[in-house]
Amino acid sequence: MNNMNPKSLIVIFGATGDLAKRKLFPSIYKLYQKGKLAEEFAVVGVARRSLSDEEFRSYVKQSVEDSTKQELKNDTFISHFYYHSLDVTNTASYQELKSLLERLDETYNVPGNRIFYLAMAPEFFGTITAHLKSEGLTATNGWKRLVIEKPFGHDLKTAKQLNQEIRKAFSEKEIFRIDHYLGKEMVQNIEAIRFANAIFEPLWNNRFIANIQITSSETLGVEDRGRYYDHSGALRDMVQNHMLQMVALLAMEPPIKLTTDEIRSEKVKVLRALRPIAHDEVDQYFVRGQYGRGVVKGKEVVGYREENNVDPNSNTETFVAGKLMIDNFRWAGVPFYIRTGKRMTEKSTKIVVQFKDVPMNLYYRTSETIAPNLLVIHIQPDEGITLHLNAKKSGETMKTTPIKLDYCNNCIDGINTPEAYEKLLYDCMRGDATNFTHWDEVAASWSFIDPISEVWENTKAADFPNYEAGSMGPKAADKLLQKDGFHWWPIHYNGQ
Ligand SMILES: NC(=O)C1=CN([C@@H]2O[C@H](COP(=O)(O)OP(=O)(O)OC[C@H]3O[C@@H](n4cnc5c(N)ncnc54)[C@H](OP(=O)(O)O)[C@@H]3O)[C@@H](O)[C@H]2O)C=CC1
Ligand SMILES: O=C1O[C@H](COP(=O)(O)O)[C@@H](O)[C@H](O)[C@H]1O
Repeated sequence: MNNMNPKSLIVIFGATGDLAKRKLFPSIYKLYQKGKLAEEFAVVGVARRSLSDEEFRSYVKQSVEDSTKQELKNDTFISHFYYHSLDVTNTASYQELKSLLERLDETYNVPGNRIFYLAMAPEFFGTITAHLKSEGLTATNGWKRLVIEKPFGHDLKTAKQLNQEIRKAFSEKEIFRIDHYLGKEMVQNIEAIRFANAIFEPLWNNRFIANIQITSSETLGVEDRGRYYDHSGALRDMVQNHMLQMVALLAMEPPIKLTTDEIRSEKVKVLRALRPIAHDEVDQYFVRGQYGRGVVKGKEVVGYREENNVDPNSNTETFVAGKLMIDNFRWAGVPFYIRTGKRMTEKSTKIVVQFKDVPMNLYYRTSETIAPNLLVIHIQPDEGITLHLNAKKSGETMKTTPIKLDYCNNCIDGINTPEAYEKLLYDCMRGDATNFTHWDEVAASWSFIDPISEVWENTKAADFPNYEAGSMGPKAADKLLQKDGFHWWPIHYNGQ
Protein backbone atom coordinates (compact mmCIF):
# COMPACT_ATOMS: atom_id res chain seq x y z
CA MET A 1 0.00 0.00 0.00
CA ASN A 2 1.21 3.50 -0.77
CA ASN A 3 0.68 4.96 2.68
CA MET A 4 0.37 8.56 1.50
CA ASN A 5 -2.31 7.71 -1.07
CA PRO A 6 -4.22 4.90 0.57
CA LYS A 7 -6.40 2.73 -1.65
CA SER A 8 -9.69 1.97 0.06
CA LEU A 9 -13.43 1.69 -0.10
CA ILE A 10 -15.26 4.03 2.26
CA VAL A 11 -18.71 2.88 3.29
CA ILE A 12 -20.71 5.68 4.91
CA PHE A 13 -23.73 4.53 6.91
CA GLY A 14 -26.07 7.52 7.20
CA ALA A 15 -24.98 8.98 3.85
CA THR A 16 -28.11 11.08 3.41
CA GLY A 17 -27.72 12.69 6.84
CA ASP A 18 -26.50 16.07 8.01
CA LEU A 19 -22.96 15.06 8.98
CA ALA A 20 -22.23 13.32 5.68
CA LYS A 21 -23.52 16.25 3.70
CA ARG A 22 -21.90 19.09 5.64
CA LYS A 23 -18.60 17.48 6.64
CA LEU A 24 -17.78 14.11 5.10
CA PHE A 25 -18.33 14.63 1.36
CA PRO A 26 -16.58 18.03 1.32
CA SER A 27 -13.65 16.52 3.27
CA ILE A 28 -13.30 13.59 0.86
CA TYR A 29 -13.39 16.07 -2.01
CA LYS A 30 -10.61 18.19 -0.49
CA LEU A 31 -8.44 15.10 0.00
CA TYR A 32 -9.01 14.18 -3.62
CA GLN A 33 -8.26 17.70 -4.82
CA LYS A 34 -4.99 17.74 -2.87
CA GLY A 35 -3.96 14.42 -4.40
CA LYS A 36 -4.16 12.62 -1.05
CA LEU A 37 -6.56 10.02 -2.41
CA ALA A 38 -5.33 7.75 -5.13
CA GLU A 39 -7.70 7.20 -8.06
CA GLU A 40 -8.19 3.76 -6.52
CA PHE A 41 -11.00 4.61 -4.13
CA ALA A 42 -14.76 4.45 -4.02
CA VAL A 43 -17.35 5.73 -1.58
CA VAL A 44 -20.53 3.78 -0.95
CA GLY A 45 -23.35 5.74 0.64
CA VAL A 46 -25.80 3.71 2.72
CA ALA A 47 -29.18 4.86 4.06
CA ARG A 48 -32.81 3.75 3.91
CA ARG A 49 -34.23 6.06 1.30
CA SER A 50 -34.22 4.85 -2.25
CA LEU A 51 -31.75 6.67 -4.52
CA SER A 52 -30.02 5.70 -7.75
CA ASP A 53 -26.24 6.14 -8.05
CA GLU A 54 -26.93 9.13 -10.30
CA GLU A 55 -29.23 10.77 -7.76
CA PHE A 56 -26.72 10.17 -4.99
CA ARG A 57 -23.92 11.62 -7.10
CA SER A 58 -25.83 14.81 -7.73
CA TYR A 59 -26.56 15.01 -3.97
CA VAL A 60 -22.83 14.66 -3.22
CA LYS A 61 -21.99 17.18 -5.93
CA GLN A 62 -24.37 19.69 -4.38
CA SER A 63 -22.84 19.16 -0.95
CA VAL A 64 -19.34 19.79 -2.34
CA GLU A 65 -20.47 22.88 -4.23
CA ASP A 66 -22.24 24.24 -1.13
CA SER A 67 -19.05 23.81 0.80
CA THR A 68 -16.58 25.15 -1.78
CA LYS A 69 -19.01 27.78 -3.16
CA GLN A 70 -17.80 26.76 -6.59
CA GLU A 71 -19.28 24.72 -9.40
CA LEU A 72 -17.78 21.25 -9.65
CA LYS A 73 -16.99 21.16 -13.36
CA ASN A 74 -15.31 17.79 -13.61
CA ASP A 75 -17.38 14.67 -12.85
CA THR A 76 -14.42 12.32 -12.29
CA PHE A 77 -14.50 12.74 -8.53
CA ILE A 78 -18.26 12.21 -8.33
CA SER A 79 -18.04 9.07 -10.45
CA HIS A 80 -16.35 7.31 -7.50
CA PHE A 81 -19.60 7.51 -5.46
CA TYR A 82 -22.18 4.69 -5.26
CA TYR A 83 -25.36 4.31 -3.30
CA HIS A 84 -26.89 1.29 -1.61
CA SER A 85 -30.32 1.51 -0.01
CA LEU A 86 -30.40 -0.57 3.15
CA ASP A 87 -32.19 -0.63 6.46
CA VAL A 88 -29.38 -1.40 8.87
CA THR A 89 -31.68 -3.60 10.93
CA ASN A 90 -32.42 -5.87 7.95
CA THR A 91 -29.89 -8.71 7.82
CA ALA A 92 -30.67 -9.81 4.26
CA SER A 93 -29.67 -6.56 2.55
CA TYR A 94 -26.06 -6.73 3.85
CA GLN A 95 -25.35 -9.52 1.33
CA GLU A 96 -26.08 -7.15 -1.56
CA LEU A 97 -23.80 -4.57 0.00
CA LYS A 98 -21.08 -7.22 0.28
CA SER A 99 -21.37 -8.05 -3.42
CA LEU A 100 -21.19 -4.36 -4.30
CA LEU A 101 -18.01 -3.93 -2.26
CA GLU A 102 -16.39 -6.96 -3.88
CA ARG A 103 -17.27 -5.60 -7.31
CA LEU A 104 -15.82 -2.18 -6.44
CA ASP A 105 -12.63 -3.77 -5.12
CA GLU A 106 -12.12 -5.14 -8.63
CA THR A 107 -13.22 -2.02 -10.48
CA TYR A 108 -10.87 0.23 -8.52
CA ASN A 109 -8.13 -2.28 -7.89
CA VAL A 110 -8.54 -1.90 -4.12
CA PRO A 111 -6.91 -4.75 -2.17
CA GLY A 112 -9.88 -5.26 0.17
CA ASN A 113 -9.20 -2.19 2.37
CA ARG A 114 -12.44 -0.96 3.94
CA ILE A 115 -13.47 1.91 6.13
CA PHE A 116 -16.93 1.62 7.67
CA TYR A 117 -17.97 5.09 8.80
CA LEU A 118 -20.99 5.08 11.11
CA ALA A 119 -22.55 8.53 10.63
CA MET A 120 -25.79 7.40 12.21
CA ALA A 121 -27.65 7.55 15.48
CA PRO A 122 -25.66 5.63 18.14
CA GLU A 123 -28.43 3.12 18.86
CA PHE A 124 -27.53 1.49 15.52
CA PHE A 125 -23.78 1.14 16.12
CA GLY A 126 -23.99 -2.31 17.71
CA THR A 127 -26.49 -3.64 15.15
CA ILE A 128 -24.38 -2.50 12.21
CA THR A 129 -21.10 -3.94 13.48
CA ALA A 130 -22.79 -7.26 14.35
CA HIS A 131 -24.18 -7.50 10.81
CA LEU A 132 -20.91 -6.48 9.18
CA LYS A 133 -19.30 -9.44 10.88
CA SER A 134 -22.10 -12.02 10.58
CA GLU A 135 -22.63 -11.25 6.89
CA GLY A 136 -18.93 -11.48 6.07
CA LEU A 137 -18.25 -7.83 5.16
CA THR A 138 -15.37 -7.65 7.59
CA ALA A 139 -13.78 -10.83 6.22
CA THR A 140 -11.58 -9.09 3.73
CA ASN A 141 -8.03 -9.59 2.47
CA GLY A 142 -7.04 -6.02 3.20
CA TRP A 143 -7.41 -3.94 6.37
CA LYS A 144 -10.75 -2.97 7.87
CA ARG A 145 -11.45 0.05 10.08
CA LEU A 146 -14.49 1.29 11.91
CA VAL A 147 -15.03 5.03 12.33
CA ILE A 148 -17.55 5.69 15.00
CA GLU A 149 -19.23 9.00 15.71
CA LYS A 150 -20.15 10.39 19.07
CA PRO A 151 -21.86 10.02 21.44
CA PHE A 152 -19.98 6.93 22.58
CA GLY A 153 -22.56 5.81 25.13
CA HIS A 154 -24.69 7.82 27.52
CA ASP A 155 -22.66 6.97 30.61
CA LEU A 156 -19.93 4.50 31.58
CA LYS A 157 -22.32 1.55 31.71
CA THR A 158 -23.79 2.07 28.25
CA ALA A 159 -20.38 2.97 26.82
CA LYS A 160 -19.04 -0.37 28.11
CA GLN A 161 -21.96 -2.23 26.55
CA LEU A 162 -21.41 -0.48 23.23
CA ASN A 163 -17.70 -1.17 23.37
CA GLN A 164 -18.29 -4.86 24.01
CA GLU A 165 -20.65 -5.01 21.02
CA ILE A 166 -18.32 -3.35 18.55
CA ARG A 167 -15.29 -5.27 19.85
CA LYS A 168 -16.97 -8.49 18.70
CA ALA A 169 -16.39 -7.35 15.12
CA PHE A 170 -13.39 -4.98 15.31
CA SER A 171 -10.25 -4.98 17.44
CA GLU A 172 -9.32 -1.87 19.45
CA LYS A 173 -6.67 -1.03 16.82
CA GLU A 174 -9.34 -1.08 14.11
CA ILE A 175 -11.71 1.28 15.95
CA PHE A 176 -11.38 5.00 15.27
CA ARG A 177 -13.58 6.94 17.73
CA ILE A 178 -13.95 10.42 16.33
CA ASP A 179 -13.52 13.49 18.49
CA HIS A 180 -13.41 16.21 15.89
CA TYR A 181 -11.69 18.65 18.27
CA LEU A 182 -8.61 16.45 17.98
CA GLY A 183 -8.53 17.27 14.27
CA LYS A 184 -8.45 21.02 14.84
CA GLU A 185 -5.18 22.63 13.86
CA MET A 186 -4.62 24.53 17.10
CA VAL A 187 -5.65 21.62 19.31
CA GLN A 188 -2.97 19.62 17.53
CA ASN A 189 -0.67 22.57 18.11
CA ILE A 190 -0.87 22.22 21.91
CA GLU A 191 1.79 19.52 21.75
CA ALA A 192 4.09 21.62 19.59
CA ILE A 193 3.69 24.69 21.81
CA ARG A 194 4.57 22.63 24.87
CA PHE A 195 7.19 20.25 23.58
CA ALA A 196 8.97 22.24 20.87
CA ASN A 197 9.65 25.35 22.97
CA ALA A 198 12.27 25.43 25.68
CA ILE A 199 10.62 28.41 27.36
CA PHE A 200 7.26 26.84 28.27
CA GLU A 201 7.86 23.32 29.54
CA PRO A 202 9.99 24.35 32.56
CA LEU A 203 7.12 26.65 33.61
CA TRP A 204 4.37 24.15 32.83
CA ASN A 205 3.52 23.12 36.39
CA ASN A 206 2.04 24.21 39.70
CA ARG A 207 5.05 26.33 40.65
CA PHE A 208 4.44 28.80 37.84
CA ILE A 209 0.88 28.37 36.60
CA ALA A 210 -1.99 29.84 38.62
CA ASN A 211 -4.85 28.34 36.62
CA ILE A 212 -5.82 27.24 33.13
CA GLN A 213 -9.12 28.24 31.53
CA ILE A 214 -10.76 26.59 28.53
CA THR A 215 -13.80 28.24 27.00
CA SER A 216 -15.77 26.84 24.09
CA SER A 217 -18.73 29.09 23.47
CA GLU A 218 -21.28 28.80 20.71
CA THR A 219 -23.83 31.25 19.37
CA LEU A 220 -26.00 28.51 17.87
CA GLY A 221 -28.83 26.98 19.81
CA VAL A 222 -29.80 23.32 19.47
CA GLU A 223 -31.00 23.86 15.89
CA ASP A 224 -32.76 20.71 14.66
CA ARG A 225 -31.02 18.39 17.13
CA GLY A 226 -33.43 18.92 20.03
CA ARG A 227 -34.40 15.27 20.22
CA TYR A 228 -30.81 14.17 20.74
CA TYR A 229 -29.66 17.16 22.77
CA ASP A 230 -32.49 17.16 25.30
CA HIS A 231 -31.33 13.69 26.41
CA SER A 232 -27.70 14.62 26.30
CA GLY A 233 -27.04 18.16 27.50
CA ALA A 234 -23.80 20.11 27.37
CA LEU A 235 -22.01 17.90 29.90
CA ARG A 236 -22.26 14.80 27.71
CA ASP A 237 -22.26 16.65 24.38
CA MET A 238 -19.13 18.75 24.92
CA VAL A 239 -17.45 18.15 28.28
CA GLN A 240 -17.14 14.34 28.35
CA ASN A 241 -15.30 14.43 25.03
CA HIS A 242 -13.95 17.68 23.57
CA MET A 243 -13.30 19.62 26.78
CA LEU A 244 -11.68 16.71 28.62
CA GLN A 245 -9.54 15.90 25.61
CA MET A 246 -8.18 19.46 25.63
CA VAL A 247 -7.52 19.20 29.38
CA ALA A 248 -5.65 15.94 28.79
CA LEU A 249 -3.44 17.44 26.07
CA LEU A 250 -2.63 20.46 28.22
CA ALA A 251 -1.89 18.47 31.36
CA MET A 252 -0.19 15.30 30.12
CA GLU A 253 3.45 14.54 30.83
CA PRO A 254 5.78 14.77 27.83
CA PRO A 255 5.44 11.39 26.10
CA ILE A 256 8.69 9.52 25.48
CA LYS A 257 7.87 9.61 21.76
CA LEU A 258 5.14 11.32 19.75
CA THR A 259 3.56 8.01 18.85
CA THR A 260 -0.09 7.02 19.16
CA ASP A 261 0.43 4.66 22.09
CA GLU A 262 2.74 6.92 24.06
CA ILE A 263 0.51 10.00 23.71
CA ARG A 264 -2.60 8.05 24.59
CA SER A 265 -0.97 6.53 27.60
CA GLU A 266 -0.05 9.99 28.94
CA LYS A 267 -3.55 11.34 28.25
CA VAL A 268 -5.16 8.43 30.06
CA LYS A 269 -2.99 9.11 33.12
CA VAL A 270 -4.35 12.68 33.27
CA LEU A 271 -7.94 11.53 32.98
CA ARG A 272 -7.35 9.02 35.76
CA ALA A 273 -5.79 11.72 37.93
CA LEU A 274 -8.87 13.97 37.70
CA ARG A 275 -10.13 14.42 41.24
CA PRO A 276 -13.42 12.51 41.41
CA ILE A 277 -16.38 14.65 42.37
CA ALA A 278 -18.69 13.12 44.95
CA HIS A 279 -22.44 13.63 44.60
CA ASP A 280 -22.55 16.12 47.45
CA GLU A 281 -19.61 18.10 45.99
CA VAL A 282 -21.04 18.73 42.55
CA ASP A 283 -22.29 22.22 43.44
CA GLN A 284 -18.86 23.22 44.69
CA TYR A 285 -17.15 22.28 41.44
CA PHE A 286 -19.73 22.53 38.69
CA VAL A 287 -22.33 25.02 37.47
CA ARG A 288 -25.11 24.26 35.01
CA GLY A 289 -27.10 26.68 32.92
CA GLN A 290 -29.93 26.78 30.43
CA TYR A 291 -30.56 29.64 28.03
CA GLY A 292 -33.70 31.70 28.05
CA ARG A 293 -34.76 34.11 25.34
CA GLY A 294 -32.34 36.78 24.28
CA VAL A 295 -30.52 38.47 21.45
CA VAL A 296 -27.67 36.75 19.65
CA LYS A 297 -25.69 38.68 17.04
CA GLY A 298 -28.47 41.27 16.87
CA LYS A 299 -31.26 38.73 16.38
CA GLU A 300 -33.94 37.80 18.89
CA VAL A 301 -33.96 34.10 19.66
CA VAL A 302 -36.22 31.82 21.66
CA GLY A 303 -35.30 30.14 24.92
CA TYR A 304 -34.17 26.51 25.02
CA ARG A 305 -37.51 25.23 26.32
CA GLU A 306 -39.24 26.75 23.28
CA GLU A 307 -36.99 24.96 20.76
CA ASN A 308 -38.35 22.15 18.55
CA ASN A 309 -38.33 18.68 20.08
CA VAL A 310 -37.39 20.01 23.51
CA ASP A 311 -39.50 19.34 26.60
CA PRO A 312 -41.13 22.67 27.64
CA ASN A 313 -40.09 21.88 31.25
CA SER A 314 -36.69 20.56 30.29
CA ASN A 315 -34.08 20.18 33.02
CA THR A 316 -31.30 19.77 30.44
CA GLU A 317 -28.26 22.02 30.72
CA THR A 318 -27.10 23.98 27.68
CA PHE A 319 -24.16 25.47 29.59
CA VAL A 320 -21.56 23.97 31.90
CA ALA A 321 -18.75 25.56 33.87
CA GLY A 322 -16.50 23.43 36.01
CA LYS A 323 -13.38 23.42 38.11
CA LEU A 324 -11.22 20.36 37.60
CA MET A 325 -8.35 19.41 39.85
CA ILE A 326 -5.65 17.05 38.66
CA ASP A 327 -4.21 15.24 41.61
CA ASN A 328 -0.64 14.61 40.57
CA PHE A 329 2.76 16.15 41.33
CA ARG A 330 2.73 18.52 38.37
CA TRP A 331 -0.73 19.96 38.84
CA ALA A 332 -1.55 19.72 42.55
CA GLY A 333 -3.40 22.89 43.51
CA VAL A 334 -3.86 24.27 39.97
CA PRO A 335 -7.50 24.60 38.92
CA PHE A 336 -8.43 23.87 35.32
CA TYR A 337 -11.60 25.85 34.67
CA ILE A 338 -13.76 24.85 31.73
CA ARG A 339 -16.92 26.40 30.34
CA THR A 340 -19.00 25.65 27.30
CA GLY A 341 -22.48 26.55 26.22
CA LYS A 342 -24.94 27.24 23.47
CA ARG A 343 -26.41 30.65 22.62
CA MET A 344 -23.55 32.56 24.15
CA THR A 345 -22.17 35.93 23.06
CA GLU A 346 -19.72 34.65 20.52
CA LYS A 347 -18.47 31.51 18.81
CA SER A 348 -15.04 31.01 20.27
CA THR A 349 -12.75 28.32 21.62
CA LYS A 350 -9.77 29.57 23.61
CA ILE A 351 -7.34 28.29 26.17
CA VAL A 352 -5.83 30.77 28.62
CA VAL A 353 -2.86 29.70 30.71
CA GLN A 354 -2.52 32.20 33.55
CA PHE A 355 0.93 32.30 35.11
CA LYS A 356 1.49 33.12 38.75
CA ASP A 357 2.31 36.70 39.74
CA VAL A 358 5.92 37.84 40.08
CA PRO A 359 7.10 37.26 43.66
CA MET A 360 7.00 40.97 44.44
CA ASN A 361 5.90 44.07 42.62
CA LEU A 362 8.89 46.37 42.28
CA TYR A 363 6.74 48.83 40.40
CA TYR A 364 4.36 49.38 43.31
CA ARG A 365 5.10 53.14 43.40
CA THR A 366 4.08 53.71 39.80
CA SER A 367 1.96 50.77 38.67
CA GLU A 368 -0.66 49.63 41.14
CA THR A 369 -0.80 46.10 39.80
CA ILE A 370 1.07 44.13 37.25
CA ALA A 371 -1.09 42.06 34.91
CA PRO A 372 -0.30 38.35 35.07
CA ASN A 373 1.41 36.77 32.09
CA LEU A 374 -1.02 34.85 29.95
CA LEU A 375 -0.49 32.38 27.17
CA VAL A 376 -3.60 32.31 25.03
CA ILE A 377 -4.12 29.52 22.51
CA HIS A 378 -6.79 30.57 20.03
CA ILE A 379 -8.45 27.41 18.75
CA GLN A 380 -11.27 28.93 16.70
CA PRO A 381 -12.47 30.88 14.79
CA ASP A 382 -9.12 32.69 14.87
CA GLU A 383 -6.14 30.37 15.11
CA GLY A 384 -3.00 31.44 16.85
CA ILE A 385 -1.08 32.12 20.02
CA THR A 386 -0.79 35.29 22.07
CA LEU A 387 1.66 35.80 24.88
CA HIS A 388 0.71 38.63 27.23
CA LEU A 389 3.72 40.23 28.89
CA ASN A 390 4.48 43.50 30.65
CA ALA A 391 6.92 46.12 29.37
CA LYS A 392 7.99 49.57 30.37
CA LYS A 393 5.70 52.33 29.27
CA SER A 394 7.52 54.63 26.83
CA GLY A 395 8.77 57.87 28.32
CA GLU A 396 10.52 58.80 31.50
CA THR A 397 8.17 57.12 33.99
CA MET A 398 8.83 53.68 35.46
CA LYS A 399 5.31 52.52 34.76
CA THR A 400 4.61 49.14 33.24
CA THR A 401 2.18 48.45 30.47
CA PRO A 402 0.77 45.19 29.11
CA ILE A 403 2.03 44.14 25.68
CA LYS A 404 1.27 41.20 23.41
CA LEU A 405 3.32 38.88 21.25
CA ASP A 406 0.95 37.54 18.65
CA TYR A 407 1.09 34.71 16.15
CA CYS A 408 -1.90 34.31 13.90
CA ASN A 409 -1.95 30.97 12.08
CA ASN A 410 -4.78 31.68 9.69
CA CYS A 411 -3.53 35.19 8.84
CA ILE A 412 -0.51 33.82 7.01
CA ASP A 413 -0.92 33.81 3.24
CA GLY A 414 -1.03 30.34 1.84
CA ILE A 415 -2.16 28.65 5.04
CA ASN A 416 -5.52 27.14 4.42
CA THR A 417 -6.05 25.02 7.49
CA PRO A 418 -7.72 21.75 6.56
CA GLU A 419 -11.00 21.06 8.27
CA ALA A 420 -10.86 18.71 11.24
CA TYR A 421 -12.83 15.98 9.44
CA GLU A 422 -10.53 16.15 6.44
CA LYS A 423 -7.48 15.53 8.61
CA LEU A 424 -9.13 12.80 10.64
CA LEU A 425 -10.41 10.93 7.59
CA TYR A 426 -6.96 11.03 6.08
CA ASP A 427 -5.41 9.81 9.35
CA CYS A 428 -7.85 6.93 9.41
CA MET A 429 -7.04 5.98 5.81
CA ARG A 430 -3.36 5.89 6.71
CA GLY A 431 -4.08 3.96 9.90
CA ASP A 432 -2.89 6.71 12.23
CA ALA A 433 -5.09 6.62 15.35
CA THR A 434 -3.22 9.28 17.35
CA ASN A 435 -6.01 11.82 17.08
CA PHE A 436 -8.81 9.40 17.89
CA THR A 437 -9.92 8.42 21.37
CA HIS A 438 -8.89 5.10 22.83
CA TRP A 439 -11.40 3.13 24.88
CA ASP A 440 -9.39 3.79 28.07
CA GLU A 441 -9.83 7.55 27.55
CA VAL A 442 -13.56 7.17 26.94
CA ALA A 443 -13.98 5.04 30.06
CA ALA A 444 -11.96 7.39 32.28
CA SER A 445 -13.92 10.40 30.98
CA TRP A 446 -17.28 8.80 31.72
CA SER A 447 -16.11 7.79 35.20
CA PHE A 448 -15.44 11.45 35.92
CA ILE A 449 -18.66 12.73 34.33
CA ASP A 450 -21.16 10.17 35.66
CA PRO A 451 -21.55 11.45 39.25
CA ILE A 452 -22.17 14.98 37.96
CA SER A 453 -24.83 13.91 35.46
CA GLU A 454 -26.45 11.65 38.07
CA VAL A 455 -26.92 14.59 40.42
CA TRP A 456 -28.15 16.90 37.69
CA GLU A 457 -30.62 14.37 36.34
CA ASN A 458 -32.06 13.75 39.77
CA THR A 459 -32.37 17.34 40.96
CA LYS A 460 -34.54 19.87 39.21
CA ALA A 461 -32.68 23.10 38.43
CA ALA A 462 -35.17 25.51 39.99
CA ASP A 463 -33.55 28.57 38.41
CA PHE A 464 -33.67 27.36 34.76
CA PRO A 465 -33.54 29.23 32.43
CA ASN A 466 -30.74 31.04 34.22
CA TYR A 467 -28.87 32.83 31.44
CA GLU A 468 -30.03 35.04 28.67
CA ALA A 469 -29.25 33.95 25.13
CA GLY A 470 -26.38 36.13 23.92
CA SER A 471 -24.68 36.31 27.33
CA MET A 472 -21.64 34.48 28.71
CA GLY A 473 -23.68 32.15 30.91
CA PRO A 474 -25.09 32.28 34.45
CA LYS A 475 -23.58 34.46 37.18
CA ALA A 476 -22.72 31.34 39.19
CA ALA A 477 -20.06 30.53 36.58
CA ASP A 478 -18.26 33.77 37.49
CA LYS A 479 -18.58 33.03 41.19
CA LEU A 480 -16.90 29.65 40.66
CA LEU A 481 -13.65 31.49 39.90
CA GLN A 482 -14.21 34.43 42.24
CA LYS A 483 -14.20 31.99 45.18
CA ASP A 484 -10.60 31.15 44.24
CA GLY A 485 -9.59 34.77 43.65
CA PHE A 486 -9.67 34.45 39.82
CA HIS A 487 -11.93 35.59 37.02
CA TRP A 488 -12.65 34.40 33.49
CA TRP A 489 -10.41 36.16 31.03
CA PRO A 490 -12.68 37.73 28.43
CA ILE A 491 -12.67 35.89 25.14
CA HIS A 492 -11.64 39.20 23.55
CA TYR A 493 -9.07 40.25 26.12
CA ASN A 494 -6.55 42.55 24.47
CA GLY A 495 -4.30 43.05 27.43
CA GLN A 496 -5.22 46.70 28.01
N1 LIG B 1 -24.54 16.53 12.38
C1 LIG B 1 -23.46 16.90 13.08
O1 LIG B 1 -22.95 18.03 12.98
C2 LIG B 1 -22.82 15.94 14.01
C3 LIG B 1 -23.27 14.63 14.10
N2 LIG B 1 -22.63 13.76 14.94
C4 LIG B 1 -23.06 12.38 15.05
O2 LIG B 1 -23.09 11.78 13.75
C5 LIG B 1 -24.14 10.84 13.65
C6 LIG B 1 -25.06 11.22 12.49
O3 LIG B 1 -25.60 12.49 12.74
P1 LIG B 1 -26.45 13.28 11.63
O4 LIG B 1 -25.84 13.15 10.28
O5 LIG B 1 -26.65 14.62 12.19
O6 LIG B 1 -27.84 12.49 11.66
P2 LIG B 1 -29.07 12.60 10.65
O7 LIG B 1 -30.29 12.35 11.45
O8 LIG B 1 -29.00 13.85 9.85
O9 LIG B 1 -28.84 11.38 9.65
C7 LIG B 1 -29.11 10.05 9.99
C8 LIG B 1 -28.83 9.15 8.80
O10 LIG B 1 -29.12 7.81 9.16
C9 LIG B 1 -29.96 7.21 8.14
N3 LIG B 1 -30.79 6.20 8.81
C10 LIG B 1 -31.64 6.37 9.84
N4 LIG B 1 -32.19 5.18 10.19
C11 LIG B 1 -31.67 4.24 9.35
C12 LIG B 1 -31.81 2.84 9.21
N5 LIG B 1 -32.62 2.14 10.00
N6 LIG B 1 -31.11 2.22 8.24
C13 LIG B 1 -30.27 2.90 7.43
N7 LIG B 1 -30.08 4.23 7.53
C14 LIG B 1 -30.77 4.89 8.47
C15 LIG B 1 -30.72 8.39 7.59
O11 LIG B 1 -31.14 8.20 6.28
P3 LIG B 1 -32.57 7.59 5.86
O12 LIG B 1 -33.59 8.37 6.61
O13 LIG B 1 -32.61 7.75 4.39
O14 LIG B 1 -32.50 6.17 6.26
C16 LIG B 1 -29.62 9.45 7.57
O15 LIG B 1 -28.81 9.25 6.44
C17 LIG B 1 -24.82 10.85 15.03
O16 LIG B 1 -24.22 9.87 15.82
C18 LIG B 1 -24.47 12.23 15.59
O17 LIG B 1 -24.50 12.25 17.00
C19 LIG B 1 -21.52 14.15 15.68
C20 LIG B 1 -21.05 15.43 15.62
C21 LIG B 1 -21.66 16.44 14.82
O1 LIG C 1 -19.61 17.73 18.93
C1 LIG C 1 -20.20 18.79 18.94
O2 LIG C 1 -19.54 19.89 18.61
C2 LIG C 1 -20.24 21.05 18.14
C3 LIG C 1 -19.25 22.21 18.26
O3 LIG C 1 -18.18 21.95 17.38
P1 LIG C 1 -17.35 23.14 16.75
O4 LIG C 1 -16.30 22.48 15.95
O5 LIG C 1 -18.31 23.97 15.95
O6 LIG C 1 -16.82 23.92 17.90
C4 LIG C 1 -21.47 21.32 18.95
O7 LIG C 1 -22.22 22.34 18.31
C5 LIG C 1 -22.32 20.07 18.99
O8 LIG C 1 -23.44 20.31 19.83
C6 LIG C 1 -21.54 18.91 19.51
O9 LIG C 1 -22.29 17.73 19.34
